[in-house]
Amino acid sequence: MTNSIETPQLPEMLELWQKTLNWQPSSQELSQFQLLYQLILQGNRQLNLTRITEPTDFWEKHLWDSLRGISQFLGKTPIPKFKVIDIGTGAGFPGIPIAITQPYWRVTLLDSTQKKLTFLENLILKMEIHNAKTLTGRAEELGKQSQYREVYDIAVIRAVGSALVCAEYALPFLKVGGLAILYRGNWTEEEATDVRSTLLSLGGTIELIDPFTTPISNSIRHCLHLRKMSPTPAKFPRPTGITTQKPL
Ligand SMILES: C[S@@+](CC[C@H](N)C(=O)[O-])C[C@H]1O[C@@H](n2cnc3c(N)ncnc32)[C@H](O)[C@@H]1O
Repeated sequence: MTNSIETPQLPEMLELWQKTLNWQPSSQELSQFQLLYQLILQGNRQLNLTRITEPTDFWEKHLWDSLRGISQFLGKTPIPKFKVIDIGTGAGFPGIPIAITQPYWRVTLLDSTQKKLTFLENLILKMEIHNAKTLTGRAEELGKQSQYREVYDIAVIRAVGSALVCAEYALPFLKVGGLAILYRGNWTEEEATDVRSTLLSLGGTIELIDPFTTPISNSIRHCLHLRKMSPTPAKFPRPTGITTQKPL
């Protein structure tokens, strides 16, 4: 296995970014992506961080997918200075690619597993990423604490649970007017109906269901944009375990 992420070849890769996201990373961002890849491979030798390690897979399923979720903000001016939380960040996705490409955003990487966050703390130091920090704990508990509740502009959440569970985790962290971006795979109108009716009780609404396929393996994806319209009632998120065992 090569340790270079430069597959597809660099010019092709730049063309793919341009064609699919109407954006291209700078040479500095490309070097950061390369370093991120190497550090994840190294980390994977000790920790079970990710199964996605082949260069093309890494590019598509970690880098491209992470950034596809926030593509509306890539390269845009004026640059908003958002406070962002990545809930259940794992090995840092989508939060780390977001922090690299949005240096004016302040990104909090939340996970309940300390060893993953210790890895990410070292990675942030080695990569000199100054706009990201870690937060250890469960979303159900931290989302109730006043220093984290209703303070974020954007919450991103990928591969953490069902859409309803993700909504219950994400909405309490957001300011009124904030945006939750749920990274999903397949998506059906039945799920949308369930989420729509339940979201009202969390103070949110579905603003956009954004379907797309990934550019290399043509996998089906959906990003759900939930807008927070009113404060989330204090009883949410419900205690650890209840959220997943009894989805709203
Ligand atoms: C399957 S991994 C996904 C990691 C990353 N978001 C990605 O897409 O590659 C799920 C992560 O969410 C974390 N997690 C699950 N439930 C959580 C909760 N209630 N609060 C905080 N972290 C949670 C797990 O520790 C794990 O690292």
